[in-house]
Amino acid sequence: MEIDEIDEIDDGEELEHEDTPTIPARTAFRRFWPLTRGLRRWLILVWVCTVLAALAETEAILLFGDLTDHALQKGSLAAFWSPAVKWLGIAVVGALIAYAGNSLAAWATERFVMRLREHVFDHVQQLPPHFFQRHRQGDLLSRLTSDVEAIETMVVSGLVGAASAAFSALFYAAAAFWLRWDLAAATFVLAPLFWLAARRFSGSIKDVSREGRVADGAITSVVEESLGNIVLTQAYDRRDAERRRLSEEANAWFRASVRSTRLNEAYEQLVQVIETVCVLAVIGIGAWEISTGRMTLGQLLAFAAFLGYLYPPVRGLAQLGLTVTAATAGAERLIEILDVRPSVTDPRHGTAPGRPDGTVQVRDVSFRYPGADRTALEGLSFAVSPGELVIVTGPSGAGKSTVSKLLLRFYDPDAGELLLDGVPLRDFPLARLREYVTLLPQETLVLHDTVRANIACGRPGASDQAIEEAARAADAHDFIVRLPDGYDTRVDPNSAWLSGGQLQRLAIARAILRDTPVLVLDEPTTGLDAMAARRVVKPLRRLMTGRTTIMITHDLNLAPDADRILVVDRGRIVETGRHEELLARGGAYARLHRSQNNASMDTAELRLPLFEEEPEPAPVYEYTPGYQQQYGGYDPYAAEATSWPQPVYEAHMSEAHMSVPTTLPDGRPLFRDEEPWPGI
Ligand SMILES: Nc1ncnc2c1ncn2[C@@H]1O[C@H](COP(=O)(O)OP(=O)(O)OP(=O)(O)O)[C@@H](O)[C@H]1O
Repeated sequence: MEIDEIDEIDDGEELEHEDTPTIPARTAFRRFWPLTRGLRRWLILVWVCTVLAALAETEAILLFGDLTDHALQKGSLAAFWSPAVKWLGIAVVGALIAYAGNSLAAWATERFVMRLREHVFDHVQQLPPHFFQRHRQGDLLSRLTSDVEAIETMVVSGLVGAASAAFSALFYAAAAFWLRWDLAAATFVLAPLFWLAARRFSGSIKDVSREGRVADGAITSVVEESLGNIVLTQAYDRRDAERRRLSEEANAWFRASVRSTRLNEAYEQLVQVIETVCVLAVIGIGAWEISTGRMTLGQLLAFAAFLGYLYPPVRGLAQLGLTVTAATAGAERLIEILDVRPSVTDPRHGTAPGRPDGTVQVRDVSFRYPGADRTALEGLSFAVSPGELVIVTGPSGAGKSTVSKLLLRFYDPDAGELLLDGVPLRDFPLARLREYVTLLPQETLVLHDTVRANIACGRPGASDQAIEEAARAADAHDFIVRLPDGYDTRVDPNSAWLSGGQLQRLAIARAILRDTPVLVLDEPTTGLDAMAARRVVKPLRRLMTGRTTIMITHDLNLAPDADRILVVDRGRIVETGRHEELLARGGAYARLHRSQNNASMDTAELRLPLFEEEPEPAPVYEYTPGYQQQYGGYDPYAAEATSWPQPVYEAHMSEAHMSVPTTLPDGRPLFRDEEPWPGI
């Protein structure tokens, strides 16, 4: 079976840990066995080392019997040297072989863990957005970490351990029979007791292990969610509630852990008792045999030693059964994830046309999210020509963001088709499609890396100069150079270094660098205050110039610039036209527009001409009644803007000469990112 085949799936879409399906250990083992490809010859070598080490041990035991009979019982030093030297030689060789075998086993098992983790991680990365919305991240984390390790116990260590233990058990048993078959037969009558004990415990150990793994995932989830919401926790004094949430999950884990230890301990002690019975039986029978002269003391000691060596592998086999059973609980959780299908796949024979011009067509598209009750989009059709700006707006839940998910092919529509330059999106290899369409998502996504790397992730391998140019075009260069290490400052998603507006400009720089013919902007100004929103407008315009842009937004400030506005409601287009036409029509759009209570003010501000305005000195802050007069039109970036070919917004020239203060009356800068970095 090929590695990829372990992804063959039923339609198991949902992943609810409460009802994780139960899978027999054999099925779980078969599922992951293909991942040992390339490692199997090393596993065989590990097994050979174990066998050789067992042979060395056996020889040592026989030498011990020899020493007892000839050197110790007779008190002869001469009889000591030869077996002693042999024993030492065998011990050294055995130790080297055991060392090599164990090191190789560690290497092979860790390779397996790495391979399995990469495999699962790779699979998870292809899963559709709703998978991540519906499942707790902490639980996924725990599946990717501890459950992955559990499978290693089952597949690699379990297999090698079982093979080695089985060989050792057989070998020592054979040696015991060879030494004294009658004594061996008498003691082996008791061997099924080990098996019965293991069988008695295995079911409970699997149950408790499953509970422990679920609780482990839940604890990681609570910690992760709580730390992610730390501001809410602190501001609303939710510490007690969060502690209670953690303690509920921790209690479940505590109970499972204690029960698991108790079960394992009870099993261990039971096995000890069985072993003692076996040893006493050997000593009893041995004493009788010696008294009748049919056995020497050396033979009895050697026999007892064989039994001493025989029990660990027999016990190990039984214990291994329990470990594998417990690990199966982890395998079940991982298989559950692997059984979730990616919602889209690469076409078998994908077309790979050159860079498209950017004509986007959406033809009669309907779509329902997997598991959702109602359709998110219903018979949606529109087209965007190269370089056009189309705004998709509408009430919350109307289906706007769903359009962006279909354009990026996170999902394929249930009916209808989306086309880029006349080619259905399904025919593009995914990676190629996403080279042509850039998404600027609602939330600003920041990598835990330097500012430079964050911009460069738009185009890996971009030169420093290209990165800086993109940052300048996004009006981000100035605040970046004021960061402690400039472009090398490390940022992360919760970075205190950057404001929302700055993060958004970083995202715009990334998109500029990516330079794709089609842009999908999902609420680019959401979450930004009026000032910050205003400052991303120009970078956005630079980004949009010459590209097909589909902007999904509630914010109608840019609506007058749009070539077309689509008003979507309940998954359908209810109105379409230009801003003025739609306003004049007095329908859904006009109502939406009116509902934005500050729309007229911001519209005026946002539609500043970009490079017709004169660069003005920063005006002195002075109170003038009316917001419009205060924040009219001064553009501190005008000088830079001139280097960017931008459309001229003639109709709004009159607003260009209104001024926006950038300093407070005492001379301090008004905007946070105009503040020099402390210490510079
Ligand atoms: N993962 C999902 N599973 C099921 N239904 C979903 C999922 N995501 C969205 N929906 C539903 O699909 C419909 C459209 O959602 P969408 O996110 O496209 O709306 P929207 O117009 O972008 O809303 P908003 O403006 O609030 O972002 C909504 O009814 C929503 O509840």
